[in-house]
Amino acid sequence: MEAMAVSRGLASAVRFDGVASSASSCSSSSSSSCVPALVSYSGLKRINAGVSKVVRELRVAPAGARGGVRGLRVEAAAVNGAPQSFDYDVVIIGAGVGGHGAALHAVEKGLKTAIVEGDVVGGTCVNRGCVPSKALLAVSGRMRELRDEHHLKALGIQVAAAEYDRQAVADHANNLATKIRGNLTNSMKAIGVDILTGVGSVVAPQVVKYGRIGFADKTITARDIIIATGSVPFVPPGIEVDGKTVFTSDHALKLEWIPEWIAIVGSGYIGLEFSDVYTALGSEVTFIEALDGLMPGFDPEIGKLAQRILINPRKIDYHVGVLAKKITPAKNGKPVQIELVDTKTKEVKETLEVDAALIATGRSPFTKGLGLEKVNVVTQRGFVPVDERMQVLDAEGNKVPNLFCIGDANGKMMLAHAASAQGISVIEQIAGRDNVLNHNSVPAACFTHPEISMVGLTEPQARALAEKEGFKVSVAKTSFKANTKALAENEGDGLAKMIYRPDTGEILGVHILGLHAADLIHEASNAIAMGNTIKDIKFAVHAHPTLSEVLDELFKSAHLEDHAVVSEKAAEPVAV
Ligand SMILES: Cc1cc2nc3c(=O)[nH]c(=O)nc-3n(C[C@H](O)[C@H](O)[C@H](O)COP(=O)(O)OP(=O)(O)OC[C@H]3O[C@@H](n4cnc5c(N)ncnc54)[C@H](O)[C@@H]3O)c2cc1C
Ligand SMILES: NC(=O)c1ccc[n+]([C@@H]2O[C@H](COP(=O)([O-])OP(=O)(O)OC[C@H]3O[C@@H](n4cnc5c(N)ncnc54)[C@H](O)[C@@H]3O)[C@@H](O)[C@H]2O)c1
Repeated sequence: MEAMAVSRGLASAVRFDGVASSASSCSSSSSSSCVPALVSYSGLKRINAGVSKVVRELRVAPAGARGGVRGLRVEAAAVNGAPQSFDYDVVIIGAGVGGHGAALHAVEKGLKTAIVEGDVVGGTCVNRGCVPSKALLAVSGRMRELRDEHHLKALGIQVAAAEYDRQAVADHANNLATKIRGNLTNSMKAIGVDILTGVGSVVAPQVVKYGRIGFADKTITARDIIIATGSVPFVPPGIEVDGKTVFTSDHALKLEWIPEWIAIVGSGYIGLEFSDVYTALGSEVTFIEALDGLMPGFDPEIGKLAQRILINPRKIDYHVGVLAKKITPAKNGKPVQIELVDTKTKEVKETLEVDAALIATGRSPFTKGLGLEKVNVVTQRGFVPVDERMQVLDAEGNKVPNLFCIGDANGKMMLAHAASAQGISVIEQIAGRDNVLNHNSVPAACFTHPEISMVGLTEPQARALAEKEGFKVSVAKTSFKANTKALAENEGDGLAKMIYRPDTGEILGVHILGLHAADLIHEASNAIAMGNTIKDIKFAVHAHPTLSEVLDELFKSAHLEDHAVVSEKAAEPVAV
């Protein structure tokens, strides 16, 4: 442990006595399931048993040194004016999903933990992101199905015309956010995380100030500080947001009205998911995309298929290769005006007039006012620079001792579960176990109907890497049309695609478009995370008839060279 402390350049020497035993006492079955990083929305009850056990332990734990709980002793040395003893082992600035995941895991590891939140617990994901958007998408899915006469007829079903109540749909999204926010808050309170209200900033190494903006008057010290302050919508210059007719996802999620015609600027995740919602609720959509094709972030083959399934049959048109240069909200009886310019030449192409415009052009890190200059850290376009262990780097590229940054604020991967996984990885390190998150194994999903999911590299990325490193790349594909369950559901549209190395059997990337793609991707992402090769998993048995057989077929259809390896773990004999 001490070697670890030295190698990380800690200002304090920390000894862990019995932390491992306190962690393993957390739950009878598995310590990781004792306090999950991101409380599953429906599964809070399941973890309560584990949580209350930890609470009991915390209540009887001797206070020990300030900041010490459950066998943790802090022997701090004053270095560079850093405090000699600490109020907390870990202070997290920002109670979004990243901060929440880190806080739960910190307590599981026996660390005295506080989380500072300047707004409401849950951050973007719970209040203005994943959670309310998935509530709207749930309505979108049902409306689509109930209004798809052709589909229902094929199943032998007849229904009267389906209608929706806009306010009730909006309430569903808002109520869900409130419920999940409560769950997250309770899950932290229950295990003894101190939730401190106010805007936090780093005022010196291992010192955080917090309070009302401009009046931050409370100071706390922590052996380790984690910045988890997230992001806000990025609005390009020239676009005037009034929150009524020109708005970002923050406003759109409130569903205050359904425009007849809405322009969606940007065809990334947010643009695509909202196009699914708006077209299901009756709007016509016009995409404006700066790059040469729609959905430029996806594997091109999946993007093409997505265009065939999610764009062309719907009331959606698009302008690609154009920037929304200037957008003026509707006023004085005039509609929203959008000036389009050619992305390359910057020549004005045309002006669109629409009822509303949703700006979905990416997100900016929320890192202003964090006081990072006090520890010699210079942000890059607002993002906090970190190494592969999420340790913050200073202006000279050196690690800043005891300072980490996770989630959207570091810009490595702007996804809720990535933020949470980074938080867990940091806590593992703080608790004395080295840990590097393999971002290539982190899945992503777009919750359209049908869904799109992916993990690892796209085909062009894999081919570029193969050329650089000199290995061969193969591609396997399976169709949902060959899957009994998908056909039974009359949902045969879809494709799964795997990019792999035929010489080693290594999975480089998997992309799925089809029914429940967001759930199906985990077999592939877990295989990558575990370092399993295709040989390890191609004989795994899948229940019939299930959608998971789409991936079963995919793994089986890979053509491997004779010497393709089985990973060491999988080669061990298994007792049956
Ligand atoms: C419309 C939309 C839909 C999305 N859907 C998905 C999805 O389906 N799946 C997915 O994986 N991701 C999704 N995302 C992305 C996801 O929401 C983010 O990646 C995730 O919220 C990042 O978590 P975070 O903890 O880094 O930051 P955030 O969730 O942004 O939380 C940061 C918190 O820090 C607080 N804070 C900031 N500065 C300070 C300060 N100085 N002091 C104290 N507190 C501070 C903020 O108030 C906030 O509560 C979506 C995003 C949007 C906008
Ligand atoms: N299901 C999910 O996991 C989910 C859902 C929503 C959001 N998110 C996260 O939120 C983040 C933000 O999403 P997003 O969709 O806003 O960003 P994005 O980066 O996914 O897409 C932004 C798109 O806007 C285009 N663009 C930028 N400026 C433009 C301009 N002036 N005119 C026209 N087009 C322009 C870009 O070329 C790009 O295609 C993403 O990083 C994503 O990870 C995830």
